[in-house]
Parts: sequence; C-alpha cells; structure tokens
Amino acid sequence: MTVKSICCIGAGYVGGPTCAVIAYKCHDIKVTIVDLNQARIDAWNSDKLPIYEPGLEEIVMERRGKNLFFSTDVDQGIQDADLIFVSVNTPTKKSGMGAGMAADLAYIEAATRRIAQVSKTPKIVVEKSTVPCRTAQSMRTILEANSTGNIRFDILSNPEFLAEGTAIKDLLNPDRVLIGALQTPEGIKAQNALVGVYTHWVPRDRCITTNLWSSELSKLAANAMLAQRISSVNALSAICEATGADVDEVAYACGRDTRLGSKFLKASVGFGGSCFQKDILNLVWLSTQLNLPEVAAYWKQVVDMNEHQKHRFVQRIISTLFNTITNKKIAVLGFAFKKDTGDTRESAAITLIKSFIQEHARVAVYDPKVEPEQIMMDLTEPGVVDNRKQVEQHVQICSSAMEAAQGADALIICTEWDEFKDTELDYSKIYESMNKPAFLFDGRLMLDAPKLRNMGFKVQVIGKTELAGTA
Ligand SMILES: NC(=O)c1ccc[n+]([C@@H]2O[C@H](COP(=O)([O-])OP(=O)(O)OC[C@H]3O[C@@H](n4cnc5c(N)ncnc54)[C@H](O)[C@@H]3O)[C@@H](O)[C@H]2O)c1
Ligand SMILES: O=c1ccn([C@@H]2O[C@H](COP(=O)(O)OP(=O)(O)O[C@H]3O[C@H](CO)[C@@H](O)[C@H](O)[C@H]3O)[C@@H](O)[C@H]2O)c(=O)[nH]1
Repeated sequence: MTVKSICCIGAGYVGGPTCAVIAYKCHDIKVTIVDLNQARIDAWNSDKLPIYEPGLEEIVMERRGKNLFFSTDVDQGIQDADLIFVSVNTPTKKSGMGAGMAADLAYIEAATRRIAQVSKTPKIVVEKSTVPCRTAQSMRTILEANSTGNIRFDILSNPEFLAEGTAIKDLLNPDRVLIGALQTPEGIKAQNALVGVYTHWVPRDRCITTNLWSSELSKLAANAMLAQRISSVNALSAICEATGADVDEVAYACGRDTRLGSKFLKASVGFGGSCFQKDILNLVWLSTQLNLPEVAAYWKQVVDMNEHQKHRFVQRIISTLFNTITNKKIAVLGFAFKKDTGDTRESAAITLIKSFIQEHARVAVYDPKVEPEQIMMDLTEPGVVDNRKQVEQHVQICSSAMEAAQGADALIICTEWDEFKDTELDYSKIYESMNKPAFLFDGRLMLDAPKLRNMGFKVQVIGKTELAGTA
C-alpha cells in the first residue's frame, strides 16, 4: 500500500517539525497537522511559528499551502487520511494512581476514540507519542470497540528520537527510524507502508522494523540510557570538585574508549527538557507495575542524581557568596533547557531560580528565545496565593546579558547559548558593571575560566576546582 494522505494529531514540538519534514520530502503526500488548540494552529499558519527550531521556518514556508496544512478540524483531518500519527502530549500524571511517575494517557485515549468515531475508511494508526510499553494494545481495543462499521485499523509504533534545537537536522538525517508492528501479514503490510514514507529520504537500512512492544520499550530505553550517561558524568563531577580531577578531562579520557563513545558525557547543571525525566519515571512505574522493584530503583537513581546535581550547584553558589544571597543580585544567563530552543520544560534554571527566590535574592534573567511571560509562568507555583506577586517582586526579566549583569553579585550560566561564549560576549565590560567580588558560575563548562579569572572574576565551574592539576 502507498500512503497518499497523512494526518498528524498534535501540532506540538514533535508533530509540527516531524510532519513538516515529511511534507518537505514527500511532495506526493498530503500532510495535515491538526490540533484542538486554536492559538497554536493560528501560529502555525502565521509568520511567527509557535516553536523555535533552527531550519523549521524555511521548511514550513516552502510547503505550507502546497502539501502541508494546519487545521483545527480534527475530524476532517482523520477522515481524509490513510495514515494517522498520534503525536499528542503524554505528560507525567499529576494525581491518582501512579501520580508523579506514570504517563497520563488521557490525550492518547481521547485522540484514539476520535479516530474510532469518525473514521469511514481503513486507517494505519501510528503511535508517535512516547508511551508505556503495550499502549498499542489499549489503542487497538478502543479502536475495535468503538468504530462504526467494519473498518480495519492497523497500529504501528514509530517513536520519535529528535532532540530539540537540532530537530530538523535529526529528522533530515536520522540515525535510525524505528517502526514496530504486530508480526502478522496485515501488520507487516502496514509497517512496509510507513517504511515507504520514510524511504523517500532515509536509507532503507536505517529503518529498523521490530515487533510493537520492542519499539515502544526502545524509546523509553534510549532516553533512560542517554540520561543515565549524564547522571553518571554529573556524579563524577562531584568527585572531581572534591579531588582536583577535571570532569572534562575525565569525560574525554573515558569517551575516547570506542566502547563508550564521546557523546552525552558533558557535565552540566542537570538535564532538563520535557522527555528525560518523564520517560525515566514512566520506565520506573512500568517496572514497579511489573513487580520489579530493584529495576525500578535502578532507573529512579538517574533522576535522583539529576535533582542532586541541581541542589549541589545551588549550595555551591550560596556557600561561595559567603553563605547568604539575601538581597544580592543574581544574574541568570539562559532559561531554556538547552541552547537553540525556546522550550523551558523541566529546565534546570527553574529549580535554580526558585531556590534563589526562597533565599530572598533578587534575580535578573536573560534568555535570547524564551518569552518573558513563559519565564513568569514557569516560576509561579500554580494555586499558591500571591505567589505570582512574590515572583514579580524578586525577578527581573532582561533583554540582554549585559543588562542582567549590571550591578549583579554573581553571574550564573544556565544554558549554553553560543552568544554567552567568552568569544561573543564582552566579559570585561560585564566585569566592570558587576558588584565586587564578581562571581561567575559556569553550569555548562563553556567558558575559558583562566582567562576570566585574569579579568578579575571569581570563577567556579561544575566538576572543576580552581586549583585543579596543582599539588
Ligand atoms: N518534545 C520532544 O522533543 C519530543 C521528542 C520525542 C518524543 N516526544 C514525545 O512526543 C509527544 C508529543 O510531545 P510534544 O513535545 O510535541 O508535546 P506538545 O505538548 O508540544 O504537543 C502536543 C499537542 O497535542 C495536542 N493535543 C492533545 N490532545 C489532543 C487531541 N485529542 N486532539 C488534537 N490535539 C491534541 C495539544 O493541544 C498539543 O498542541 C509526547 O509523547 C512526547 O513525550 C517529544
Ligand atoms: O552531554 C550532555 C547532553 C545533554 N545534556 C542536557 O540534557 C538535556 C536533554 O538534552 P537533549 O537530549 O539534547 O535534548 P532533548 O530535546 O530533551 O532530547 C532528548 O529527548 C527527546 C524526547 O524524547 C529524544 O527524542 C531525544 O533523542 C533525546 O536526546 C538538556 O538539558 C541538555 O542540556 C547534558 O547535560 N549533557
């Protein structure tokens, strides 16, 4: 079967870029991305797209109105398609059984029920969202129990591995595309149909075909293993700080072993993003449900170490600033969870700034891509009376790094934006404008610390001590 018309339910960070790239690479396929969120769809149809991702705008502008469409008419989108990506959010449950760990599958279920209710022709339904292992089984049951007439649904799992900030690059040149299906003749036929979409631009040997459950679990496994590397190197950074070893040197020495490889070994203020924590907790919950408590505890430690890393950094800042930051001005450079994205979900900056507010510091934040209102929303605890007012009293949002640093006691690098590099930003001018001693905390290991120390800064770097390498 050849796919001619695709509908993607969910116009978010995954649905938008993924299906825009499919439209860009497959001119023979009509791609419609639908969402219930009118404002989001309006933004996709405007000049200012709802998400920032390098290269995305060019692709959307080139295909929009030709074979790429954005709409709130979910039912029409479903009816017109022969293949439907379900790319809705699967956040961690906030209440009820598994609260704080299990994935909230309510959006998946609502989208699946909608597909069942309005479909008039056979559909291939593809799980694009990250879901617990065996979710496809529930989707099949819902589809079969609720469809009108004898419509055939084939379910595939096709998890997405793009990273934000490099989404378009990752989609255009993926390490692999994973497609899971029931290993029945019909399942394999549907699997081949989706392989046929990707092979418009992805070499066939990079399209991995597996059974449904392996595909679902591989997504959680890949994220857990990636995050585990970061927690491992962050755990080592604490040992480095206490011994005089240098975490960059240790990571480099380990990463040169081809069995380990060099990627994802950068120590940091802690990993953020909407996926790592959520997906590991999802795996922890799955293990718990499967009565595998030791396995659950093993993966949980990856998240615990990440929390520890953030708190350790805050403690180091406070103790360096003579054990009090009350009324001191702390300039935070970067609020997004990584560079080249405006996404702030689970960003380490949120935890840090909340701790600074609790210590009664004054915080000045600058991020080149995050909207001021997003920062205020992220820092405000929902449901806590007057909390927004308190945040507004303590936090100033600035339009440049220079402005944030003016009169500050400490400068904290939270996100590794290129414009914060010491080759880009005028740190000597920043030094002049700060209170003395002028402290600089590099949470991303991106600055030339000796050079900045020569300017007069008191520099502290994660996983390093000033006297590293000396006796
Ligand atoms: N963000 C990433 O980098 C990334 C990468 C890989 C996988 N994932 C996974 O992909 C999924 C989507 O993530 P995201 O970051 O794009 O989420 P998102 O919140 O940005 O987007 C999800 C969209 O789905 C819409 N939606 C929810 N229910 C709907 C319904 N019933 N009908 C129509 N629209 C509906 C929401 O309005 C929202 O716009 C998640 O499972 C996530 O874990 C995310
Ligand atoms: O060596 C490293 C690498 C990353 N990070 C941090 O880890 C977080 C996540 O980074 P990254 O993985 O690059 O971005 P995500 O967009 O969260 O992508 C991850 O999560 C996605 C959602 O599931 C997956 O699709 C991707 O494959 C997976 O990399 C960020 O805060 C990074 O700063 C580090 O601290 N050190």
